[in-house]
Amino acid sequence: MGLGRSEKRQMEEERVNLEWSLPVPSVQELVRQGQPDALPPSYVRDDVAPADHSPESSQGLPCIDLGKLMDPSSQSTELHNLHSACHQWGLFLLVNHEVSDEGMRLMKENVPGFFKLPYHEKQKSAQRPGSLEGYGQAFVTSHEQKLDWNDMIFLKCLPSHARNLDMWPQNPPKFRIALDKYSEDLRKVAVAVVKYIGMALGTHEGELELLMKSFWEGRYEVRMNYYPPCPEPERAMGLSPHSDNSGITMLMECGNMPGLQVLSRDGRWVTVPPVPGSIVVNLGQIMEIYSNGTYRAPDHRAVVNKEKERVSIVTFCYPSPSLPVGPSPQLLAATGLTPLFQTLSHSEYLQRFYNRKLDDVAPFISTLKL
Ligand SMILES: O=C(O)CCC(=O)C(=O)O
Ligand SMILES: [Fe+2]
Repeated sequence: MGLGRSEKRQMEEERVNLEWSLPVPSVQELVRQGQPDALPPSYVRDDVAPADHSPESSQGLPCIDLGKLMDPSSQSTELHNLHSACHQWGLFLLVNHEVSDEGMRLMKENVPGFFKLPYHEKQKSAQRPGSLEGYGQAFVTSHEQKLDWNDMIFLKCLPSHARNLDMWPQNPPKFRIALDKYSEDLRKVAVAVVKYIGMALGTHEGELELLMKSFWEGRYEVRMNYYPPCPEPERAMGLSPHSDNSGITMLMECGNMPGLQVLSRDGRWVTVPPVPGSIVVNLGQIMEIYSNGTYRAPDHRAVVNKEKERVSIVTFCYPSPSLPVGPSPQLLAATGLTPLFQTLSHSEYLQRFYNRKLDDVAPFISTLKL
């Protein structure tokens, strides 16, 4: 016997922790079963400002060269650029980043390859009740909720003992090898990026080493997004506006279809263009807090288009759970600034994030302000 509407609602309200998601139809399947001419009502986003498909030019978006940060002769200039990128945008294109060509190539073949498989094959990795890991959707907590034009598979990659290999696809046959190699590569680059972000902020010696060590020992979780072509892209949203709860996030595009947009300080949505070989880095809330608000965890979103699917590979990089989430003690001591945010244990920070109210108008990070 099915549940009545009010019972369902009550059940949904009782399940406050957001580390789970209601199953929703695969958007890719909706499209495959016959491209609808109009958007199904649950995807019509009159709840958010319409997607602007002629957004501001991406001219001002910063590009950071990891090679220049590593080279003593160019380091101080590039650190200055990094500081202003993190302050102004909280997002930059990273070039010369040393994620191996092999790791990137394997992912660019195998992730789109996974989404091309028949639905029943992908369902072998379907999310299970009570978990966000696997093939499905995140943050759907009500049957009345508006939906994103997106399918995804989300997998924990590092530390390797955190992997739930039964959720890792065995098809395409090299999918697992690709994800293993890519996540190991990405961790090295993430630690380097975090080191230079720390230096740009003025962190040094013991604290800088602690920061690097905690990102080396931290969690790496990969969300692979598939955005099918959409019949009415200007009325839909690929991924609703949000900021990430990570330390930093690193995004790789699998093709040349733009979709990612970032909110500028003066409130404009700016398209982040796919640049072959580059990785998009955005700061997450842990780094905004660490920088005591000097750097931003920017709001961003994904828009969709009518012509072609888009695949993005997004790695959320978290410091070790042993590092408290709070403003940098060295930064506060050096600047004499008062802390803007509480310092919480990593587990309390996550608990508060997953128990936040999705319809709260205040951004989550503002609830951590002192
Ligand atoms: O696919 C994109 O461009 C955005 C993805 C993203 O922001 C996320 O997965 O958190
Ligand atoms: Fe994101």
